Amino acid sequence: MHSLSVSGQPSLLCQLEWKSLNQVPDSHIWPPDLLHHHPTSNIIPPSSSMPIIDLTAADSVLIPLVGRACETWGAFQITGHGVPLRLLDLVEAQTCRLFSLPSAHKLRAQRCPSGGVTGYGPALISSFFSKLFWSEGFTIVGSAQEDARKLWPNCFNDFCSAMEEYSKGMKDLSRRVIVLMLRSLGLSEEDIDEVGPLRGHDEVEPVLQLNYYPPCPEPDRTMGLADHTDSSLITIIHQSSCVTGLQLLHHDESDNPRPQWVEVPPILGALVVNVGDLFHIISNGRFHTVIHRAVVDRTWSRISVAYFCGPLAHFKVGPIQKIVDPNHGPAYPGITWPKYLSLKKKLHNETLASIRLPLAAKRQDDEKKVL
Ligand SMILES: O=C(O)CCC(=O)C(=O)O
Ligand SMILES: [Fe+2]
Repeated sequence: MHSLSVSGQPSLLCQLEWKSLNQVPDSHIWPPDLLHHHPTSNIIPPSSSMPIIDLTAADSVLIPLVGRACETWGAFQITGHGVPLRLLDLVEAQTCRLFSLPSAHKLRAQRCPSGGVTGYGPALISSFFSKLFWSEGFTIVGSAQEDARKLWPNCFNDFCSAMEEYSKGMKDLSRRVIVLMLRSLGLSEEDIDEVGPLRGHDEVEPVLQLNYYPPCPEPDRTMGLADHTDSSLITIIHQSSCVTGLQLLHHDESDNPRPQWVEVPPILGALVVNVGDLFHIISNGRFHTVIHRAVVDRTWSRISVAYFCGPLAHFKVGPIQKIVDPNHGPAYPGITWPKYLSLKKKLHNETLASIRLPLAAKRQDDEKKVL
C-alpha cells in the first residue's frame, strides 16, 4: 500500500518496519546542513541549564521564576505539579500499546490524506520537508473514540479513558501555569479574568500529539522531528524518562555568540512546558516562543506526549494592552487560533514574522513620509 503525506508526496513512513532496517533509507537521510545548521551544546550540563521549577513553592516565588524562564528560554521543566506518576505511566503505556501495533493495523486509523488532523501518520509539519522523519505520530483532538475504535474495535476503552484522564489533568495544570505566566507579566487575578485567554478554558477541546521515535541504526543521519515552534499558548510535554531526544535552540548571549541546541534531560515525573507562538503574541514578544526538535537514539525508542493548550476558537489573541509600551505599540495584530493555524500550515516557521507589525514609531515615520 502506498500512503500519501499532506503535501501529496509519497510517504514511506508506514511501510518502514523500523526494526528490520540496519541502515537509514535514502528517504530518511537528512542533508547535514539541515541537521547541523546550529551547533549542539556538548557541555553537559550547559553552563546555564534550562530552569526546573517546583510548583509546590509559593506563588510569590514562582511568578518571577516562571517569567524569567519564559523570557530567557521559552521553556522550563516543572515538578511538584500534582499530576500523579501513575497517570504519566498510564498514558505512556497506552501510547506504547498503540505504536506497537503492526503497520497495517495502525493504518486503519490513518489521518485523512486530504488534510485531516486527527489519527495516525507522520508529524503534521513533515509536509514542509522533502525528507521523512524517523518517527510516527497520532493526533487526538477532543475525543479519541472514533480513531481508537478503528484500532481496537472491541477494546478501545482503556486507551480512551487514559487519554481523557490525562487531558483533564493537563487542562487543570495548563490553567495554573498560564495564570503564573500572566501574573509574571504584571496582571492581577482580576485582570486575568478580564482579558484572559483563559476565558472558556474548560470548554476548549484538548489536543494531544503522541510521538514515537524508534531506535535508529544511524541516528546522526536522520531527524526525529525537525525544528519548529508550537502554535499553542503553551505546550506541556511528557517524555520517556530514560532516553534523551528533545532539544531546544537556546541563545545564551553571555556565553556563546551563536544559538545552540541544548538537550532537555528527562527527569522522572517532570513535565516540560514550552511557550507557544500565541503566548509570544500575548506577551507582545516578551516571552520567547521556543524552537525545538527531537533527535533519535541508536539503541532506545522514545515516546513523547504533547498537550497543546490554546484558547477558544473565536477568541482573538493579541498583545495584552496593559503591557504594551505606548511608544512602540503592539507588535502583532489580534488573531484567532484557527486563523493562526491556517497561516502556519502554509508558512511554517515564517508565520510569526509574516504577521508582525512595524513598530509604532516606525509606522508614524512612514505615515509622515506618505503625507
Ligand atoms: O518529542 C518531543 O519531545 C517533542 C514533541 C513536539 O515538539 C511536538 O509534538 O510538537
Ligand atoms: Fe513541538
